[in-house]
Amino acid sequence: MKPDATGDTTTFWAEVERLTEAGELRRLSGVFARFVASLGDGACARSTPLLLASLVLSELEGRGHSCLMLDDLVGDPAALLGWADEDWKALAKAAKPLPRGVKGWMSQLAGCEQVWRVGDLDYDQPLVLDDTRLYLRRYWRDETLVATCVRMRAQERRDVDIEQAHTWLEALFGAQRAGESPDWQRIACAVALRGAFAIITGGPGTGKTYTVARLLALLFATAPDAARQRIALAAPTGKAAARLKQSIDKALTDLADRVGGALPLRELTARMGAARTLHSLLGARPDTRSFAHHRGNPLDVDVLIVDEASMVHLEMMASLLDALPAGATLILLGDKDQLASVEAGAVLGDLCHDAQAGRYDAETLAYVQAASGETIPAGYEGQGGPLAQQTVMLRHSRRFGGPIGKLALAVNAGDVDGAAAALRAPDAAGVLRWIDHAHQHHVIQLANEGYRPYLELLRAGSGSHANHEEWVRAVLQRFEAFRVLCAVREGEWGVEGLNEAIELRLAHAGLIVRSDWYVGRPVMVTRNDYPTGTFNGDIGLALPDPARPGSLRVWFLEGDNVRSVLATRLRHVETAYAMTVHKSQGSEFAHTVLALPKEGGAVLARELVYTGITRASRQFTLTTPAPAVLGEAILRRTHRASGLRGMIEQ
Ligand SMILES: Nc1ncnc2c1ncn2[C@@H]1O[C@H](COP(=O)(O)OP(=O)(O)OP(=O)(O)O)[C@@H](O)[C@H]1O
Repeated sequence: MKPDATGDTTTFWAEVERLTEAGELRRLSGVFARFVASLGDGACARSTPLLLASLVLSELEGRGHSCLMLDDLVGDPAALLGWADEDWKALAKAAKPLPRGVKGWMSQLAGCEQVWRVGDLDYDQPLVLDDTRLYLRRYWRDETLVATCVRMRAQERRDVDIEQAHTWLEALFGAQRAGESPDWQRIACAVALRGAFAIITGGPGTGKTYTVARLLALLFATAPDAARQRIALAAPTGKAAARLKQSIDKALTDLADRVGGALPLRELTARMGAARTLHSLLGARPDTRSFAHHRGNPLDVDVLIVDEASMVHLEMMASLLDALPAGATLILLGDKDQLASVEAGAVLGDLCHDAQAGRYDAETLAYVQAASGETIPAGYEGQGGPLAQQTVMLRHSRRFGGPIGKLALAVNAGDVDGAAAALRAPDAAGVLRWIDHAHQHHVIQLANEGYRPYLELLRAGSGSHANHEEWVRAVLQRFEAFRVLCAVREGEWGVEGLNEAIELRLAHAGLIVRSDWYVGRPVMVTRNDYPTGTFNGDIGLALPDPARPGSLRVWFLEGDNVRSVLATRLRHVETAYAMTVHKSQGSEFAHTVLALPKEGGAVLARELVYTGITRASRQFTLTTPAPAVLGEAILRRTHRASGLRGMIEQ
């Protein structure tokens, strides 16, 4: 069907302008739709269905979706955009005539020269129609690449000497079975051993790092060319990478004591090298989206472990898989229930669709039984695809059994009453606190108490420690013990409002002296900057430069190491007493305060609350302007449209 050539688009653009002014649309979405129109001839340029679909697609991209599902557009478009019904009706009226039903939309869009329908002649159109999903070409390409690589790698099988695997698993985990039955950690190791790809998912403290350290030892013990295996560790942020390396080193050292001389594990630890950010591993090129490593110049690795995989966005996952050499093994670790990446895609969530249910087939059941001695219970049997067979969920938390764990579980299960009861449980006093009718001053007071220890150590000066670096490390560690997390950026409950108010209060208490750069200012890097080696999300403290009295350096804590950059060299930073939950992923604070706003729209969702809670290791405080805010957030799920799962199962 050819687009309607008679359409007058004036009313449509006027309505787009009104919605943009009202804050319902980002300006970029209108600009993008105009750009798409400009690429067509007369009829295609005036096809209001195409304009409307481009507008909505761009808007959704800004909210993390990788495509527009035409079913959603036809079903409940106002809900899709989080708009009032009247706003959608006004826009749809201005865009008339619109096609009816999904089939009508498909044929209308396929008739536009700006759209490539998969299977038709491809001449690099900017939009792609794949079945009932409309994509920006870049996202379609990334999703296709991720789906193809994951499917292929998940199907690949290595030869496993079952007896040898069984013996080593007993040696690494101990003949005694822990309380958990079955032992999903052993199962994860067995499953990863037989393939080129595996996902180990689980909540905080379920032993993902503990397990992967044993997996590395198992690979080391069973690979014929173990001494030549190149192992790389990576994570989306510098901090998460340092934490991964630290935990794996510790686990391997403990393990070395257990297995004694049977395996040269210290040699393995020494050979692994530092964990790196994904950007640095792939060889990011400043000011471009491309990397030094890609299929033409693959990474030099045999085994790659990527932690905090929930933070990896679609484009990064595509780049990573593209750069992975054939024959290498990729292990993804992460918590599937955490917030998805800031950028488009919810890759780990999509890949872990079957993790909870298992859906292991007969071949997997038999293999796991033989290699690990573990029997997968009947409830986890099924006919899952290749990816389900290579995915294992760890279900027993060793660190989060107490009140924080109970609260996280209730939130994750969507149990509003359970979450409220957990927060108010008498035995949770001192660990959990809920200020349910909070005002901003409550959060400011908590920050004043929470940040005081590091500011006091700062005031005591470096003379209180053996040397300047020791002191810097101690100050950073105290700063890392407390954090205020927000759901939104703007307003009194947002990062901006709270940072300003906390800074004022600390200055008033005489703990800091405010200026552009001041001693003790916590900052977050907001853009990757290669010359200084600082990455989006890195958090540091401005402290005196021992070599240059009067000047400040920003110090970053990475594991037990500290590194610093001259403060004036950091151009893209913001104050970080309060930060978004998104940016807090991969970090843990002894006391975490989660400040929820009255109205946060779609952002205020279950995944956000769960991620905020699980950042707390010892104490968690929730503040809500009204009690109902918590329940509303727990009941709202984050949904990101993507075709990844469908493509993998094809
Ligand atoms: N099978 C086990 N036996 C004994 N201790 C264990 C076992 N599994 C995990 N642990 C311990 O539980 C703690 C949490 O494990 P680990 O750090 O591996 O969890 P994680 O899932 O990686 O956590 P996070 O998501 O916070 O990174 C560690 O102290 C670890 O040594």
